[in-house]
Amino acid sequence: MTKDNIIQNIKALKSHSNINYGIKTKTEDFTEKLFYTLFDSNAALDESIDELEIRFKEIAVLACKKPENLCESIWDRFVEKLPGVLEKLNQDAAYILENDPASNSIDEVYLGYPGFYAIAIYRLSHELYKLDLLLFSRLMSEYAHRITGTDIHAGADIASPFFIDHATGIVIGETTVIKKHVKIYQGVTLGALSVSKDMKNAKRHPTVEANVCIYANATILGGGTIIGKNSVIGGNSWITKSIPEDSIVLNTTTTEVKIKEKK
Ligand SMILES: CC(=O)OC[C@H](N)C(=O)O
Repeated sequence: MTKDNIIQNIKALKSHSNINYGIKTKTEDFTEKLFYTLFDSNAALDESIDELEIRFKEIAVLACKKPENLCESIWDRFVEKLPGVLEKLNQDAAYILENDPASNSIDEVYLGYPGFYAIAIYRLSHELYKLDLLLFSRLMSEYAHRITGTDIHAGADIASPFFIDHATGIVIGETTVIKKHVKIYQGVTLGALSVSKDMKNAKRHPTVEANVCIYANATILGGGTIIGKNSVIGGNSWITKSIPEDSIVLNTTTTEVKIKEKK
């Protein structure tokens, strides 16, 4: 096949979509700039917000299916949410410091905790999701997923304060609801019990009531599954039904220990 033939074939196979790949890198730059603006004490807020506005509008035009002026105007609705989001994130950071014996200062949480980073980008992308900028919100949360290994769908509804420790291998689905003072550890999945496209608008993921702690690698599935308040879910639990409040759930699978025979 000649180079021209190959190009023609590739063109034909690309013709069904109209993707501008630049939106991905633009969203990543915007996300970093936003995190810096909100958390660096020396960030010049006036200039940073102007810069963010320019970048936001470039992305919004590429990501939004509405007329250009409507997409650009979403910035005003997004920026006015930032103080409220920051207030929640400050509560999250304080809660992480309060609950993790391994943490030594609030600076450590803001600068070095992947759980805090994942929650921060979730809270910001959730605002985009509510403004119907779905591709923009997905690219932002996917950036945080790539960096932290924690996949929080922007549609999830998560109250503050919220604590994720050792944020890696965590999945929180789109219709998950998490109330205040919930703590989760690495490997936790809050997922759907089964997956089919016709469940798009259904509640597919669990509800976690206030003051619940979910230890490592627990899997909790189903839109009707409610974890009652003040419960503790032990590591490696597998839960597909609701749990009453004040429960302690333990996976009692035993690990056998044998001594090796001497040769
Ligand atoms: C987290 C999870 O269960 O995802 C499955 C599927 N993507 C859904 O949203 O239902």
